[in-house]
Amino acid sequence: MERLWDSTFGDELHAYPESSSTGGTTTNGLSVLLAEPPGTSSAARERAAQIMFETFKAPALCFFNSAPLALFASGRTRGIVLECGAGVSHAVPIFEGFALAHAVQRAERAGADVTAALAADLEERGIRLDMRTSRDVKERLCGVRSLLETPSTSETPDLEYELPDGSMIKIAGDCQHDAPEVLFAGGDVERAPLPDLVAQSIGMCDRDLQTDLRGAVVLAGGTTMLPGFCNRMKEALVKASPAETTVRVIPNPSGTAERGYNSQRKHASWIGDADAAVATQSSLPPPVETADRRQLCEEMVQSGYVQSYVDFFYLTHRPDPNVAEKEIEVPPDEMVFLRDNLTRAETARRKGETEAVYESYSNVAGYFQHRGGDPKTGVYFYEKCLEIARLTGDFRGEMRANHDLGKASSLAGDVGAATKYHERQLEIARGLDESDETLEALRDLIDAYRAAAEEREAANDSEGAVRLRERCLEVARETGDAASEARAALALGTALRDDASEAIRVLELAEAACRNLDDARIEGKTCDALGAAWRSEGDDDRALEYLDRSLDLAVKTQDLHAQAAACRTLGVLHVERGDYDRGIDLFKRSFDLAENLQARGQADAHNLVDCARVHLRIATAMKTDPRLRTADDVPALLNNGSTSEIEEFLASKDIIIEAPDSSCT
Ligand SMILES: Nc1ncnc2c1ncn2[C@@H]1O[C@H](COP(=O)(O)OP(=O)(O)OP(=O)(O)O)[C@@H](O)[C@H]1O
Repeated sequence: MERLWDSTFGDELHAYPESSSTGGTTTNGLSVLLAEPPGTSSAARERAAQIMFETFKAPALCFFNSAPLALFASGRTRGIVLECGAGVSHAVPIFEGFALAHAVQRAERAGADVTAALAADLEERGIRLDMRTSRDVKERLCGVRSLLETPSTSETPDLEYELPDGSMIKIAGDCQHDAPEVLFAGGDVERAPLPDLVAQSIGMCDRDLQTDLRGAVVLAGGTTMLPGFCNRMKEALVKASPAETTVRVIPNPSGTAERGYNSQRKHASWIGDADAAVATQSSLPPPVETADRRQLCEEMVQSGYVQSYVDFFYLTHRPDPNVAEKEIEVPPDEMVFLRDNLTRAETARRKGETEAVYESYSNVAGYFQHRGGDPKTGVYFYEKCLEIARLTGDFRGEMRANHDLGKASSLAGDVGAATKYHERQLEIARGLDESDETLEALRDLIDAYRAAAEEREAANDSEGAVRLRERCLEVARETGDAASEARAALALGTALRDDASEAIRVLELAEAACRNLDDARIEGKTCDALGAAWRSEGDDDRALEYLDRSLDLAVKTQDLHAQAAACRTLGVLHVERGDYDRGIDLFKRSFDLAENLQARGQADAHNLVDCARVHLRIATAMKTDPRLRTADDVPALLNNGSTSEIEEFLASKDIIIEAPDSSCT
């Protein structure tokens, strides 16, 4: 191969890199675009790259899969290419420029087999030819039978062929058509008949895509130049396809529609290659400060970026989601940003560079998600990334797209969709057996379940919330992270308001997880929740134990809010147990803390102050007025009564008692 390239650069292109005799410097060679057959090994690619860079001093090198290039040459980006050259044949399904690697089929059956079959046939008839001459006979005289013909019905005349020495030989009619049959006859798995190769490959693709693939079966490679080849492929594929499906073979065996391609298919991938190289080299005009929509749209259409133009036009001509009856205003630099990314994605798609397409679309998605304040459009572009990854069987890409879609959906307020995307992300990460990615997916899923549970809680669907909190705990456990587990168990325990014993079981798990942590804040909240749960179970001693611990931990973390809340809960408990002095002390403390928070400008401090004030009043009233101690509604008021309800209650009992601390009046 190196010799061939040497001759190409030196003899044909006269572009051999030259070493200067004086300075030891070398002039650069040409940038190279290499078309490679499907399934080329990375070792072969590395070797080619080494030769190109080291021997031919290529400043840039790009590898292209030859099948998509052949498809481009026929003017399409979606279809299935049957490449049949000298030694091997491939069926390669392609979606929007991407070869669908999982469905590529290969057979060790191609032009050289036809040549060998012809040589053997002629030898049996007493004509012995070398392979080179046999190949020439094949290319000039052979053809493929229609399925409607048989050797006995075909009436092909014998033809004459002039050998290099000038003598003439006669090639019988049946001999001209028998040899190409090796391409269509049954064989083992490695040597499947060519129509079967195409049918199998189509069958391995997504059902939604199969109709499109049958509608564009593009033939490429020298062997497909055999007369009758296209017709036979079409007949065999129609036979193998479900009834009523349209099969279109390109070039069209009977029509004139694909005439340009018909004469080019021997060099189809070279032609596609040349188109792609020109597209890659031609760049759009540089960004313009004063770019306007119309100018950018025109430039895109003129440069052949039709899909980019369609997307760009939509994105820059939409109604503003925030202002009624007004079109969205996109600043010039952002229009240039959109144009650049859309056109880059389109170029990369033509070249089959999944990563680059993904990157450009996710740039656009990220722009809408974060800067544009329009996460729904972000979701639209991430979905494009997901589609590409799925169709190319790129699991890593699919995992990343699900991650991005989960984040964008949650920003767009669709927590249900976010949960589904992150669940799929986790499924793929597990399938790939990637520990870092699995951990990331687990964490994403924890966030998603938490957000979904909060949404359910806001809608008063406590059962739904509990189910989501349970899943959150399961996933948190899998992370092996004690903090995540403690937080998830705490949230579930708190959500299990209607089932105190189950809440205690779960909260004790949180407590156990807290022991491995040095996080007094979570531990304090867990103790607070356990105190409340034990109270519901009627075990006030244990409740007191946990609530005291919760207050100590709130003091330790200097969390004034938590201290005020703990003092109030403890105060209520002590008052209920008849210890009014202790209760009053705790309500006073709660009141002072709330005032302190109010002085610091904390948002809800005003309510805390009011709440502490009425609790203090009712406790003081109960201490001095025995009538209140037996009133049925007092416990409920103490525990859940709003400030105004308690005020109303005190007024109804004609109790106007000054709070012991003047600051509380
Ligand atoms: N007009 C023709 N009619 C029939 N066969 C032809 C014709 N032109 C070329 N071929 C055959 O096509 C084959 C070469 O095709 P092509 O150049 O596409 O293959 P290649 O890329 O060299 O091979 P491979 O893909 O197996 O590496 C040879 O077997 C040749 O005999």
